[in-house]
Amino acid sequence: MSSITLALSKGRIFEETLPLLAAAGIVPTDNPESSRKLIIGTNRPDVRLVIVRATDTPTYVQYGAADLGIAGKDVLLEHGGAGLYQPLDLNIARCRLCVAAPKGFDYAAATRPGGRIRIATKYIDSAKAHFAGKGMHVDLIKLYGSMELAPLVGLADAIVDLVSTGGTLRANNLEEVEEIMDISSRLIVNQASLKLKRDLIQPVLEAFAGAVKP
Ligand SMILES: Nc1ncnc2c1ncn2[C@@H]1O[C@H](COP(=O)(O)OP(=O)(O)OP(=O)(O)O)[C@@H](O)[C@H]1O
Ligand SMILES: O=P(O)(O)OC[C@H]1O[C@H](OP(=O)(O)OP(=O)(O)O)[C@H](O)[C@@H]1O
Repeated sequence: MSSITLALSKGRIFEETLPLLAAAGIVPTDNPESSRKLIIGTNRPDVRLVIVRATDTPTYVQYGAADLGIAGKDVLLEHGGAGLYQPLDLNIARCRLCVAAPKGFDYAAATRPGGRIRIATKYIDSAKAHFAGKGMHVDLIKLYGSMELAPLVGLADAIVDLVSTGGTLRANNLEEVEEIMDISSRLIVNQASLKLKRDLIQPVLEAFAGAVKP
């Protein structure tokens, strides 16, 4: 019997994915938040879930280790999207990619032609593209989390990071100085799987599409 594997990350994406899965008649048999299992069955014998790091989701789907996955646009931009079909914006895990700096930092002066700015971020490619679009060269420092700390301890002048409520920026005396783009999570599908397992994948696509909230 043919089957499909769906790659999901814990946390925000998993929570917001449960109603979409339910719409496709898929109910996980374990909760990844409380279980240490990385392969989780569902009520359907032909559907299983694999629990991966958010940044690894496109890689599992690209190589066909998972047929489908759900990944943030932020993660997809850094991955590049090779081998992935991206049929649907699921409109979940919504936030925005921004430049943020300590309150009072003169961002306009730092980003004038000839200016120089040091940016800490997990999103090197997106940050590079953003500043290149403004005709600027910036010094980029790669971090893997807690970007907000970098300007507070002199590692960088500013950060490029995700902002949702703005609570993390406020708690650290930072402010948004420029929005780069809106972010939400997308359904991603392995291109070969879509051809070979269309009978199983197409109904999931349609159910997700019908359950997306505007
Ligand atoms: N504050 C936020 N509000 C809404 N969505 C967010 C927020 N932060 C991140 N996201 C979205 O949720 C996705 C997963 O975020 P999550 O915090 O679960 O993983 P992560 O810890 O950033 O990733 P990793 O574990 O791979 O480093 C991100 O790729 C992004 O698209
Ligand atoms: O505007 P807010 O609602 O405060 O959300 C923004 C925070 O959420 C994300 O971090 P996450 O919680 O994923 O932790 P991380 O720094 O480990 O990625 C992001 O990197 C910000 O730090």
